[in-house]
Amino acid sequence: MITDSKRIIVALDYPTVEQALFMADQLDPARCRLKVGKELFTRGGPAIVEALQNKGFEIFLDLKFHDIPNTTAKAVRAAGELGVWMVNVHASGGRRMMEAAREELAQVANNTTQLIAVTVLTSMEQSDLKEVGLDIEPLTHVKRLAALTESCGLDGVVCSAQEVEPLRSIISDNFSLVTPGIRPAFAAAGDQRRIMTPADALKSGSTYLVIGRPITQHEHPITALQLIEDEIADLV
Ligand SMILES: O=C(O)c1cc(=O)[nH]c(=O)n1[C@@H]1O[C@H](COP(=O)(O)O)[C@@H](O)[C@H]1O
Repeated sequence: MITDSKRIIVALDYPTVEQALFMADQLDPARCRLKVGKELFTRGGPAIVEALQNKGFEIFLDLKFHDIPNTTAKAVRAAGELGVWMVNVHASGGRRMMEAAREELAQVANNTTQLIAVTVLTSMEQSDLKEVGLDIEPLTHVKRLAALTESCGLDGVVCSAQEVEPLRSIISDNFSLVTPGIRPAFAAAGDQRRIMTPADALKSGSTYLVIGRPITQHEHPITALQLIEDEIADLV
């Protein structure tokens, strides 16, 4: 079982580097990690990752690579060389892609970067899957992709907190279950579909909670973070 007191990963989904750095300056690297995703990385590139690392933060580089094995593996290696704490690919890229990524990351000297795979995006529900040709419940597909990811030797998956309990029975205790789609009672669901509150997610066994807009779009982001920390205080 992974025991880590820093369970919150704040998604710094901002349109400018300045806004992201302003938010980071209000946060404490001892209390949370930061996620740099497609929007911020496309604006700020590796420099924004390094700037946040220089402030003491561990970074989850969420670029959800999904490409042919060689391209994905080389991109994952670049993330490893940036020294990020975690990087992700899409599990639907398949076994050869995930194994190539894991093997390439292992070539990075003194690598500590964790490699995880996205199962089914938390914004998707059964009707969305049906439209893309998967006439099954999200949970069925999440289970299949999580088992595949573990058998490829990766460190964990991204899934909804709703799937954590059923997943734990088929994957090992030290496999990380990273859960976005976290919505405290005070926050709107927005485009997320498979959601859960912070406390329920941790009670279910989520390893890490990825939380963006409930904090970053709140009128008082630090108050929102504090409310979430209070909600999960007895659970970490
Ligand atoms: O890989 C991710 O981080 C991710 C996977 C997923 O299935 N769902 C999901 O929401 N995310 C990311 O998690 C963050 C959630 O943000 P909020 O919905 O604002 O809390 C966003 O940055 C998403 O890109």
